[in-house]
Amino acid sequence: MPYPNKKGLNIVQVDVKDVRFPTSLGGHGSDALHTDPNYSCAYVTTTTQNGKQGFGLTFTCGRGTEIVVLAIRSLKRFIIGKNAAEIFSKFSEFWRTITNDSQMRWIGPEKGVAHLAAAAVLNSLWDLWARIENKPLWKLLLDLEPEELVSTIDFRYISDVVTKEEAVQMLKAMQNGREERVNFLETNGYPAYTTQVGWMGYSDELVEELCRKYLDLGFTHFKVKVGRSVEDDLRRATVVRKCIGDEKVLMVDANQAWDVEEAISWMKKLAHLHPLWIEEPTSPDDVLGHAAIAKALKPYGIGVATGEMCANRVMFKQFLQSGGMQYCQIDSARIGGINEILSVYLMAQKLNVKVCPHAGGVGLCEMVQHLQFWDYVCLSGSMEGRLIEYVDQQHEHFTDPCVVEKARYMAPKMAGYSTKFLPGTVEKFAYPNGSEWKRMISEGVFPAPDDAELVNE
Ligand SMILES: C[C@H](O)[C@@H](O)[C@@H](O)[C@H](O)C(=O)O
Ligand SMILES: [Mg+2]
Repeated sequence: MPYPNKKGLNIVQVDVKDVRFPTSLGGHGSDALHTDPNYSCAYVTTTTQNGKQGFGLTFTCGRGTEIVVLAIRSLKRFIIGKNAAEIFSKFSEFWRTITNDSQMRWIGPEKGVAHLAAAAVLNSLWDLWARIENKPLWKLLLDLEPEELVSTIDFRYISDVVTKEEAVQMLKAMQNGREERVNFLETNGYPAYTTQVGWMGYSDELVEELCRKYLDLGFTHFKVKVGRSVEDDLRRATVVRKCIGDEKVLMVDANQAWDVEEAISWMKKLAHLHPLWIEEPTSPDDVLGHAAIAKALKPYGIGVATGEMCANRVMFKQFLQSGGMQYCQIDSARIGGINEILSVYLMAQKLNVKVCPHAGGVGLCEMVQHLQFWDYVCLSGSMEGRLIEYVDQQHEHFTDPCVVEKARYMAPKMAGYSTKFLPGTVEKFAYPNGSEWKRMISEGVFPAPDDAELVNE
């Protein structure tokens, strides 16, 4: 596929907004450590000379979004004045300029706020590319030749596991049967699981009610938050198991609550409920700790899932190599955009680990569906044991919300990466000056922001 014509594609503006939703009011999204998340994002709009726009975001939990917004502003210098078509044709080079600037890399490198900012910017550029091509993002990925797709990836630090040449071979090897897989996706979609039933802040009654609702909607896999107290977890997980029955699948998520030994002994107490996986049992940086937990829980049939806070491809590499991750939960907004996520998919495929993307946060379901669709058509060729997380929150704010029917993600059809907000959303939920925030602050529902939070222009 040829790259777009350069004409008119000089980038003239990069705008960023701090957008927050008051989800903490209902305990939506709450877990053992994030007890009051306000689902939020730093929302980037990239505009070219001829008026083409790309929309991208990174997910956050409320406070701190203002810091990500400032980090994104610091990246503007590397983008404004560049030609978008040139960026796409030398994407890995551009990726390195924004993730490894000689002065800025000190505040990363390739991790934390710096990388969240890079993710938002890169997501907006991929969205822009797909919009220029007038294709949904997953179709853009499908239409890139293996060499072109691989040319977007920076292989530094991972070539001991997968090289550029191997990556091209892996993609070429999957070219047979592509059309059938595309047809299958367009007709049947891709399996989803729900996390909506078991947020930590929900009462047992609500958990039960939601289990029934999601059973009726056709869901077969249910994830529940754990890690507060063993008694609570046992009670809540039992409510879910009873409601969904023995045939359906239960997963549990501790969001980093435990020490390594604590995770093992705690999970042994939940083992009779047969969870498929324990997600983020301990620090997201503790590769060997995860491997030890996985080893200890294997006899119980419990795997370890992690990735939503995995800092970059190097950390993913070690998790995948060490047996610390049986389910690889790539996140579309934490590591450096599609460029870096593709490298994680390639390593996971090579090391035989299934990718089950993390989603649920603002715009994450919208994005990861494209990536998993690409994986199915072009890389793994399989849906077996793979699921995309689904949470029913904030979809109503997007122009192209994900569509989940009978517990399956249906193929996005509109151009782009599905990350454009509806016109009214930013006006209402920009923090702190959007109309909804002004109202909630004046009514005393939330305290007034402090100086540091006043970043929306
Ligand atoms: C704070 C967030 O809602 C997390 O609890 C959420 O991302 C969660 O870990 C998940 O797996 O969906
Ligand atoms: Mg999780």
